[in-house]
Amino acid sequence: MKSFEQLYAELAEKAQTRPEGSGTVAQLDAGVHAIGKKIVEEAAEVWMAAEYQSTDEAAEEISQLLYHLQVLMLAKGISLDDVYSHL
Ligand SMILES: N=c1c2ncn([C@@H]3O[C@H](COP(=O)(O)OP(=O)(O)OP(=O)(O)O)[C@@H](O)[C@H]3O)c2ncn1[C@@H]1O[C@H](COP(=O)(O)O)[C@@H](O)[C@H]1O
Repeated sequence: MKSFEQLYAELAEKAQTRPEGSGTVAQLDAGVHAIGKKIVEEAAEVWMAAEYQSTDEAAEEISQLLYHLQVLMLAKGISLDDVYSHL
């Protein structure tokens, strides 16, 4: 299990070191447009899971949405504090 902050740190390191086979690196290389489409897709999956699936399935979809939001943050150079300052 990892926290939001731990995932961000892990993804930031992947973006820096670009390890072979990293899905995150592939997403970053695909660019903001592709990442944005993935976010919309995952958001729809969250909505559907919340309405029609179990709590655990909805939680899993939410985790995937959070992951893709973090990938977009990295693609745009947005830090956790940049986001937290608006909460
Ligand atoms: N938490 C995640 C995570 N959540 C979602 N995803 C990606 O988002 C996709 C969402 O899957 P879907 O169910 O929508 O399935 P899909 O539409 O068939 O997926 P794709 O065809 O688009 O890959 C998954 O296939 C993963 O590619 C994630 N990919 C990676 N992580 C974590 O990120 C870290 C770095 O991962 P790598 O960069 O791959 O090493 C690791 O700790 C991973 O656990």
